[in-house]
Amino acid sequence: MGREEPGRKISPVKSFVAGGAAGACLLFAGHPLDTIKVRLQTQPKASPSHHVLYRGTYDCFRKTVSKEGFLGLYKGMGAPLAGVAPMMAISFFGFGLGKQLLQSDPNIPHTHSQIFLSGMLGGVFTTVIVAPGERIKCLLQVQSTSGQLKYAGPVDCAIRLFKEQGIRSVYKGTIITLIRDVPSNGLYFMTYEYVKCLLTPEGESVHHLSTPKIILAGGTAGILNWVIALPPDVLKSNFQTAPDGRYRGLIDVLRELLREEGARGLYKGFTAVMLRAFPANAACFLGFEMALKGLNWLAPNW
Ligand SMILES: CC(=O)O[C@H](CC(=O)[O-])C[N+](C)(C)C
Repeated sequence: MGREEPGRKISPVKSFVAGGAAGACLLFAGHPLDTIKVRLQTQPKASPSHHVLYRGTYDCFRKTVSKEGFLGLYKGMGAPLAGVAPMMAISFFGFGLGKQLLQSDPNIPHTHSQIFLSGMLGGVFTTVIVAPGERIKCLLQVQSTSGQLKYAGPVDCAIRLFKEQGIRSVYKGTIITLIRDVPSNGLYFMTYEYVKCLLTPEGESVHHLSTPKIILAGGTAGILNWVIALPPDVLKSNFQTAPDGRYRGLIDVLRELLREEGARGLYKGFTAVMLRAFPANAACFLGFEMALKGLNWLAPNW
């Protein structure tokens, strides 16, 4: 791939630490719109007897802030805070590891498919913590919409799920999380590296890219990631927040969604997702590159 510096390797440990910083940046920049997305995706459908609670992204934002204050948008952030930083750390680690495993000669730049496969490996690794993290996050995000405050917080939610139905309940939605995250992770990293190369002038190194160019590459990666991740994400949010026994499986969630809302239902929350995707992922990759610079300065020979 393009202008990768031959022979230059990033240590997986540095990728892991910088990935953690990236995750924290992603979360702070992106959580408010994530709350809106989940509320829009999971609100009860309109029926002849009642209207929908939120008419769209802005309506959901306005109602959430007026009812719960600005902090309402940061609801359910405890679980992702403990989850997103490690998740991104593992994701960047898996990506870095994949790149190392697939490259036999460090002087030959990676191909697009090697970058894509390495990104997918990151997606497989992260599911171990993303699946339960998403289950808890989604349950907490929707509980004030439903009016019942069943869980006091992420730890309480995890304990209750485990006590009531065991580890299977904590990991409910693992398959759909894999379906969402493995291909999208591949596309995510491939887009980031591709746009970075595209923006690197001939004869210069991709590692010395300016901040606006990193922002553009990271934001674009975030948008494309969500274009393919959103349909499985809608299914995941509905499946993970549904009362037990409501669906027989994922096909059942899909069938019901298509019957009630048509194919449009698969892109529910699109505006909130896309509004969040660019800044959150621009912040994520910028956080990664800055942390990596700091680590390289602190430990140049690692
Ligand atoms: C689907 C998802 O969680 O995407 C992550 C970025 C974001 O906007 O939250 C990135 N990743 C592909 C690493 C999971």
